[in-house]
Amino acid sequence: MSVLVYTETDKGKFKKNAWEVASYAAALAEKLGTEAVAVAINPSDPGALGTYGISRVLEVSEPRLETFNARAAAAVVKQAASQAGATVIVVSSSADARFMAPILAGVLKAGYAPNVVGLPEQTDPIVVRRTVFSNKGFAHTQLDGTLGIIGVSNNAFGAVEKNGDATAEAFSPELPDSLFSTKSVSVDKATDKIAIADAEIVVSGGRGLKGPENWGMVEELAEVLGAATACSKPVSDMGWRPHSEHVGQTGKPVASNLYIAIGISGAIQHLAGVNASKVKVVINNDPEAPFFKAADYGVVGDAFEVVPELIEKLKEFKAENA
Ligand SMILES: Cc1cc2nc3c(=O)[nH]c(=O)nc-3n(C[C@H](O)[C@H](O)[C@H](O)COP(=O)(O)OP(=O)(O)OC[C@H]3O[C@@H](n4cnc5c(N)ncnc54)[C@H](O)[C@@H]3O)c2cc1C
Repeated sequence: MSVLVYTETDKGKFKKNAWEVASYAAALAEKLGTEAVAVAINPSDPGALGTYGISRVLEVSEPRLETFNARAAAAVVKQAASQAGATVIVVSSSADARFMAPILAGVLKAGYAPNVVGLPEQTDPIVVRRTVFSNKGFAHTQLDGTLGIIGVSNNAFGAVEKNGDATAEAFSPELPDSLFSTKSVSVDKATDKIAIADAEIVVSGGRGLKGPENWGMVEELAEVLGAATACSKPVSDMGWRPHSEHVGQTGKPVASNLYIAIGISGAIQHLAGVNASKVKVVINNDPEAPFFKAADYGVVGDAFEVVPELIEKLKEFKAENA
C-alpha cells in the first residue's frame, strides 16, 4: 500500500504544482500510515522531491514523452501505481493532468475526484471535499473501490518543505508505439511571464481602467509583487488584453493566494472564476460595486491614484526589507 503522486515536469524541471501535489501526497501518506511514492517523467533532479516528503521516485526516462501525451502519461501512471502498490493516486489540476486523469480513471476503473481542496475528511472509504459549480459550492465525494484518484486544486494545499531525502529508481513502463500514434501539439510559452495557473498572486484589471494604454501600472504592480496579470472578459473582448488573460466563468479559473481586482465591478460571472482565491482585494471608485461584498479587503478610490501609490509603498517596503 502507498500513495502515488504524478509529479509533472517541463523540459526536465519540476513544475511548481509538483511541489504542491508532492506535499499533499506526503501528508496523505502520513494520515494513512504509509509511504508517498512519486512518478516523474524525464526529471533532471528527482531527489528534489524529498524536500516535499516523497521517499521514493520512480524515474521514467523516455524521449517520446518530452512532449506531453495524455494516453502515454496515463499508461506510465497506471504501471507506476501497480509497481508502488498504490491505493490512492494524487495528480494536480493542470490542463495536462485534467486531460490525463479521466483516461487513467477509465483504464484503472478507479474513481476520480477533481478540484479537491484539502486532505480527506475520512479515509476508509476516502471522502474528499471539492469545489463544484464554478467554485460556488462544495461537494463531499466518496471514492469507492480499491483505487482512487485525487486531483488537488491549485494552491489549495501549498508546498510544505520537510527535511527528507528521496531515492530515485529507474522505472521503464511498457509504452507501445500505438500510444504515440496520435499527433501531439506542443505550445511554446509566448512570454516568460508568470502563468495565471502557476501564480500565487494575480493582479487583474477591468473596464474601469478605461483603455489598454493604462495597463502599464497593472504590469508594474504585477512585477513588484511577482504576480501574473489577468483581466475581465470585456477587456479581452475589446482587445485591450490577450484572451489568455481573461479570467472568470468563461475564462481561466484563478485559485491564487492573493487576487487584486482593479476597476472590476464583480459581476457574478467574474467572481465565479476567481472566488477560490484565498485573499481578494478590490480597488474601485464605486463603493456600491458588488466586488466589495466578495472581497476580503477593499479600497474605495480612483485606481489611477491608488495603484501608483500602492506601487510606490511596495517598492519602499521591498527596499527596506531587502
Ligand atoms: C454568459 C456570460 C459569461 C461571462 N463570463 C465572464 C467571465 O468569465 N469573466 C468576466 O470578467 N466577465 C464575464 N462576463 C461578463 C460579466 O457579466 C461582466 O459584464 C464583466 O465581468 C464586467 O467587466 P468589468 O468589471 O471589467 O466592467 P464593468 O462592469 O464595466 O466594471 C467596471 C468597474 O470599474 C469601476 N471603475 C471605473 N472607473 C474607475 C476608476 N477610475 N478607479 C477604480 N474603479 C473604477 C466601476 O465602478 C466599475 O465597478 C460574462 C457574461 C455572460 C453573460
